[in-house]
Amino acid sequence: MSAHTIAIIGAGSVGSTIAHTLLLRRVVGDLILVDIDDKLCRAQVDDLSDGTFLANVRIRQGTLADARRAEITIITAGAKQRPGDTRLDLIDRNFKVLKSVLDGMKPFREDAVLLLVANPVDVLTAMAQRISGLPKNQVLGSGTLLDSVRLTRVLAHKLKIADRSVQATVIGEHGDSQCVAWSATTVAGQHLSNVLLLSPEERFEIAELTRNKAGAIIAAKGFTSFGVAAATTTLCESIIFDQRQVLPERGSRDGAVSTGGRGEDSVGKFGKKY
Ligand SMILES: NC(=O)C1=CN([C@@H]2O[C@H](COP(=O)(O)OP(=O)(O)OC[C@H]3O[C@@H](n4cnc5c(N)ncnc54)[C@H](O)[C@@H]3O)[C@@H](O)[C@H]2O)C=CC1
Ligand SMILES: CC(=O)C(=O)O
Repeated sequence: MSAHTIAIIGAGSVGSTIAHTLLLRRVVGDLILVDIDDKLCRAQVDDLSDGTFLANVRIRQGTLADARRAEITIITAGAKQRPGDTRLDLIDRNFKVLKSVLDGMKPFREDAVLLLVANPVDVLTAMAQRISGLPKNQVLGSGTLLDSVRLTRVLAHKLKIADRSVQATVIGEHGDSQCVAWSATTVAGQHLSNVLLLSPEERFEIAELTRNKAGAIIAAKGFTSFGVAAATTTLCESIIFDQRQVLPERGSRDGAVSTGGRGEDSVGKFGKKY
């Protein structure tokens, strides 16, 4: 059983799916869920606890003060987009939620890691870095990791190969201004252009599919949760198991983070350590 403690603030669709994914992947031993909706939170804990026999995880409802004890606090609390909304439309509402969550958690443990997921995630990550007073490299956002996964899937599908044989990154905002790093896209070590010739129109179409995937899912089912849960779990695994992966992220100036090497400046100019 993992001895690690993770708190999730916001036990709605995204928070509960992250909890379930963390549980299944055995990343965490002690999981704390916090939500202003007391009844919902209790029900999510009860429902999730029916699955804990798979992984021997302790899961409980907590307060912001309990979350303070966690090594990683994942923040999903806040409004979600309605069909047609952009992520940036959420800024006013979700900034207020973020501020109240961070104020309620203070003082932070010195080595606390905050992992932002609520949207607009990049803006909220930058705000959390300022408001929390924690070192910047301890306040991360899921950034464009999910977009990069979506892009990778589109390319792998076109090439009829496994996702993990494609290395593709979306940079910039987890939002409408995102951008595909075509020049850095490789397939098993080969530059993409050596294995798949794409016209500018085809590139545009792939970038649009990637950019618009969330909106299409939200229009049909009201929210997205599985992809972001997998991305967030990947970040937590990397941090907890010191995997030293370099992943797309938007909390850092460089747009990339190494999730390992705590206490050792091992990352260099492309990432940051914590
Ligand atoms: N970064 C990413 O890739 C993704 C981000 N998101 C974002 O995640 C956020 C959550 O989405 P959902 O879970 O679908 O929404 P949801 O409405 O299902 O859940 C949000 C939860 O936050 C709670 N909450 C609100 N204010 C709170 C506070 N002050 N303290 C504690 N809890 C509070 C609500 O009671 C609710 O249960 C949204 O902003 C959404 O846009 C969603 C998918 C992907
Ligand atoms: C909702 C959202 O941000 C996403 O699925 O990308």
